[in-house]
Amino acid sequence: MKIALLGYGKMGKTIEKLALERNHSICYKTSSEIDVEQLKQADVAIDFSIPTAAKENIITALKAQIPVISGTTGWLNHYEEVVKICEQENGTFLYASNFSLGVNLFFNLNAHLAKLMNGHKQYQVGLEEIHHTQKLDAPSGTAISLAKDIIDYSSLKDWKLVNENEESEAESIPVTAKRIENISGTHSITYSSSVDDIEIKHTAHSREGFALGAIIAAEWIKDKKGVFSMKDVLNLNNL
Ligand SMILES: NC(=O)c1ccc[n+]([C@@H]2O[C@H](COP(=O)([O-])OP(=O)(O)OC[C@H]3O[C@@H](n4cnc5c(N)ncnc54)[C@H](O)[C@@H]3O)[C@@H](O)[C@H]2O)c1
Ligand SMILES: O=C(O)C1=N[C@H](C(=O)O)CCC1
Repeated sequence: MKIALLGYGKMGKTIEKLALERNHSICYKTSSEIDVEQLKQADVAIDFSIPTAAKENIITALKAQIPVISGTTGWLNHYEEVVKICEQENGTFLYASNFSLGVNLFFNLNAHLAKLMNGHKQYQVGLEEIHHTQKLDAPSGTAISLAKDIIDYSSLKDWKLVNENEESEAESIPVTAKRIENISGTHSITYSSSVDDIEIKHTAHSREGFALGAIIAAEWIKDKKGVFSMKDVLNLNNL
């Protein structure tokens, strides 16, 4: 498979390394404006760029009729617009806030736990994410996905980014974001009562899990049409 990398930073480079090991080739890579003629050589484009560039990169790939995967976070207020363009172009698009298998299993665990805890009002839920200091967005895309799943399975109405130990509003999930050197990505959800805590946690040890998931998604999506998620790729829809 010929892959175009839209964004050649930490993730682009990790994807390149693993893609070559899986006998794919990188036919184009850019960290700025896309050369459409070069992009058109690809079987699939993988966007890991920056929040302000992702939307345009994805739309450019869709208009060039190249299936596109995006892992960039912090641009999701434009998600519906991109879905519409994908449909108009009869294109192929997949977004995931987190491509790792472990986090996608963790998403299911989080949803099951939220369902279980619904109605046990003595427990206060809280979400914490920790990432490296170069991260541009907060909270992480993964934390937002986790919070949305809790909202779907509980009576809570929204989430709010708060400082550690800050009082949270009723009906809102407090989300704390910490930035520490060299942390690839840690997410934990805690339900606290006056007598105990229940906590689930995912810790990424490197970027390789994200990169491998993105390549598996690219292999899966290459000849499909439509808008997909990692639940489709990993067959996790009916769990
Ligand atoms: N979904 C996931 O599993 C997952 C995993 C890791 C990171 N991420 C997200 O992916 C994104 C990239 O992460 P990273 O760690 O590689 O960041 P990074 O800063 O190392 O790399 C981003 C690269 O994009 C380049 N860039 C700037 N403007 C661009 C443009 N117009 N087109 C293409 N590239 C452009 C930058 O120069 C940089 O090289 C972030 O939003 C991050 O949150 C998602
Ligand atoms: O390193 C990052 O940046 C990461 N971003 C994603 C997010 O925002 O959830 C996934 C984890 C790593």
